[in-house]
Amino acid sequence: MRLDYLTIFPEFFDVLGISLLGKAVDNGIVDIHAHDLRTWTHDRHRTVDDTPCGGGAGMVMKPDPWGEAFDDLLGADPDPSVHVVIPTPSGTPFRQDDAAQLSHADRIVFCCGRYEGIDHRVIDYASEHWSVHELSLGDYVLNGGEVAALAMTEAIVRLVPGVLGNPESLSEESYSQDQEGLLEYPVYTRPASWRGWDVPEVLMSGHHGHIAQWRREQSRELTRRRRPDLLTDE
Ligand SMILES: CC(C)N1CCN(Cc2ccc(Cn3ccc4ccc(-c5n[nH]c(N)c5C#N)cc43)cc2)CC1
Repeated sequence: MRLDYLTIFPEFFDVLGISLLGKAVDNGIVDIHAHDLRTWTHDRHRTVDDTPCGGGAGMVMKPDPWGEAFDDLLGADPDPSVHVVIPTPSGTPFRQDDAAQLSHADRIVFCCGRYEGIDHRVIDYASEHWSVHELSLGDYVLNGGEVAALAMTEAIVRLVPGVLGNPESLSEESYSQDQEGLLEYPVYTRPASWRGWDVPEVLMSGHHGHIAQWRREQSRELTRRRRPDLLTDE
């Protein structure tokens, strides 16, 4: 899987060389390239923004640098197997299903906007050539697309075979199909008693059936309290 990031802050993506994703890069499972969008500017000030047509606050990102970056990175031939992800506050909510779908992609290009956003013709042009996904990380306002691209990257890449040391842990996570879409149960480790708090006895019983039942009950109760929207049978 090749991941490209178009951004005016490429240093945001230096962190991808750390931890799990770093190992995935070292193992050749993932190939990461961050690009400074100003590479594709030609004026003395390396300008990437301009005033919004129709007036309004703030600045809008000019289309030209994006178009020239697309030309260099992807060429002009349409290829629906290339996925262009555009983080945006107006995007479809990014969910685990999106991460699962994108984890099968061979190529993903993240377009990280700033200011008030990217000239919409960039999205129109990209949509004619590649598979475009306008996605929002959540219902809150960020200053740009980089943080969202990082979060989406981690959610996607951790699902790629060979990236996680223990793929079984994927099945017991919140939002995974195996967990019936419930929130995951509370977890504990040693010591059995810590500052007056004890590990639930059932987890020390060694009775796998009772432990599984307790975990199912904990997941349902937690989901009922925090995310009733995830419960389908109530
Ligand atoms: C009336 C007029 C003055 N309003 C001006 C603010 N507009 C909304 C607005 C707000 C902030 C930004 C900053 N920004 C630039 C690129 C960019 C990409 C992603 C995100 C982003 N924010 N939150 C998420 N979940 C995101 C994701 N994914 C934010 C981005 C861009 C746009 C709404 C209109």
